[in-house]
Amino acid sequence: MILAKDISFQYDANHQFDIPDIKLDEGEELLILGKSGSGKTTVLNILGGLLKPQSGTVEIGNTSIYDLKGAALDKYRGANIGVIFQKPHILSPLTVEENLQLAQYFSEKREKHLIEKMLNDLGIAHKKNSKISSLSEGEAQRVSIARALVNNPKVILADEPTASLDDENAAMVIHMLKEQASRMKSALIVVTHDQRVKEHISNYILMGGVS
Ligand SMILES: Nc1ncnc2c1ncn2[C@@H]1O[C@H](COP(=O)(O)OP(=O)(O)OP(=O)(O)O)[C@@H](O)[C@H]1O
Repeated sequence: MILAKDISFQYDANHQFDIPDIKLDEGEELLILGKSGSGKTTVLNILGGLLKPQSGTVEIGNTSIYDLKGAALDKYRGANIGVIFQKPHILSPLTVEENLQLAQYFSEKREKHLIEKMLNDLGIAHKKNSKISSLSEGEAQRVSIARALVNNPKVILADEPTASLDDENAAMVIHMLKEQASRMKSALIVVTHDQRVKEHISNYILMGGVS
């Protein structure tokens, strides 16, 4: 489902990363733990098709994603990779439903029933017509999760999804991600410094940091 092999990446001579090989089949989960600055977001961007490594391959499904270029990569990413960014990537002047429609538009999937299902599953169906700017932070985070998952991606990548949450809400968000990943048989990768997540995802690797 996702295979990252022999990846090496550097921003410059002072920021080089050792990135472990990763192999996850459908429905499997992985936690990537590391302290601030260890390169977690960098790895997530590499796995998500947003940052091309200097060497190595990332395969999702049977596609070597960095063999795709420009619009083809964008489309593949939109349809197959769901990224939950550390800072929500949702458009505040639009409604909840419009944000999800936009995610479908970019992937050319356009399956309206998936929007309804996702809003129901994440408990935000009653906010469908609300503008993002009127939501609480917790609600906005759910929309951000819904937006990442609305196309039933093969791989879900979440960057620090629990960072600013108390124990109860952190557990709820991880539970939500695990439940949706399991329902869609997606591979789930969470990158975080938050040791609490180990209680919920036992398969973990440690990021070593910049070498
Ligand atoms: N575009 C860039 N150019 C040069 N260095 C960068 C760039 N982006 C990130 N870095 C550096 O690479 C290192 C890792 O950054 P990254 O954001 O991947 O870490 P992180 O583990 O996600 O950190 P945090 O938990 O604080 O978000 C940091 O030292 C950062 O300053």
